[in-house]
Amino acid sequence: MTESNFSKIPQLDYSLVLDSATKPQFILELRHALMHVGFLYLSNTSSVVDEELVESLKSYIPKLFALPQEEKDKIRMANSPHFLGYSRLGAELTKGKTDYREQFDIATEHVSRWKPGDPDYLNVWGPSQYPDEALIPGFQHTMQTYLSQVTSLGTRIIALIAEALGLPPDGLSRFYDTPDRMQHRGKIVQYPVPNERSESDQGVGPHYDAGFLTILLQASSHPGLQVQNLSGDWIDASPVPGTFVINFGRALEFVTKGIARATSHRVLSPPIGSPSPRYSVPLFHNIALDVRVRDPKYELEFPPEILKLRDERGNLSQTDSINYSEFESQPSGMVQLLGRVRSHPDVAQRHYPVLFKEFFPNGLPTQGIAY
Ligand SMILES: O=C(O)CCC(=O)C(=O)O
Ligand SMILES: [Fe+2]
Repeated sequence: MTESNFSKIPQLDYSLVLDSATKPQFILELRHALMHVGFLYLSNTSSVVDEELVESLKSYIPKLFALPQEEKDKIRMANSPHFLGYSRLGAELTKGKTDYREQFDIATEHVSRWKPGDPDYLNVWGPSQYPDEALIPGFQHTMQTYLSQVTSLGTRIIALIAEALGLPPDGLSRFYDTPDRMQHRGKIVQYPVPNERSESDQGVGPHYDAGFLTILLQASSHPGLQVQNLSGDWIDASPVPGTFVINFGRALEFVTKGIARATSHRVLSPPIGSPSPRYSVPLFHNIALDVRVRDPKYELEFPPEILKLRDERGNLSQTDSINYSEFESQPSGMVQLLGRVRSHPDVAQRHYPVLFKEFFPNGLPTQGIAY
């Protein structure tokens, strides 16, 4: 129990996996992070994600948010049945409070394969919207390249997670389609500096991520990201230069029978008086849309020694977050779609009118519910 009550986020050196002599050490550290923390910093990833590309992306972000409001509104999410595009400041709530952030949802390249008659959830994947190239030359290419490299880092991490859980490296591959049929969803987020009149300092409220894996770039030097341990204390996950933050979501926790943990986290706005906003770029590494994690064909068999480690650790008490119980009955795509409908009612009203009515019988609310 004490091991699970972490006071610090572990840092793992990705270059250890490149040498068979040091890889076992990495796998052991990954197992510890999976079972006891749910979060880690990953350093030395330049064999997969180009460092200059990351710096270039970071330098675009302030320019992206500084675009004229009308240019940002031209690519607003309401245009997109795929829930990709721009969301204005304060459009969402978490646990009943406004999340003080502004964001662009941008995903890896994908052509929608939905056609009339198909389930709605196949339509959550499709093309992104980018601002006018002339206003921010090179941004689109940089972002696309970034998303594709980080996705490939994610795919490698999934194989390492399988090994850390005592499975063969392809032990989790049944949750994925071929790469051309997959889409992974990123966001570029700005957390503005509140002023004395702001009602809250909530960047985003406490929540779990839903899927398997999130790979987060903290794109400015602000602290603010915090992770909750079992005592309920919020542990800082401040930016460490040259690293990504990796965390595990509810779907991974579910399919690993609770061996891996999803951990509650939140973001505090920069303190009043900070000279600049906080920026971050999460990438949610998705599983295939039609996976139903309850279906026996997705049941994983873990070696007894891994299950024993889980049992010795004990059950983890619930922390201060909402749950994703829908995973137990719905295909993964539907879980995504329902989450998106709640977060972005204006998009749902326009593109998914039936679901919209079910969720919002009293009409369009002024804000969505992020988590
Ligand atoms: O911005 C961050 O650092 C984390 C954001 C986050 O947790 C999320 O969007 O799920
Ligand atoms: Fe999150």
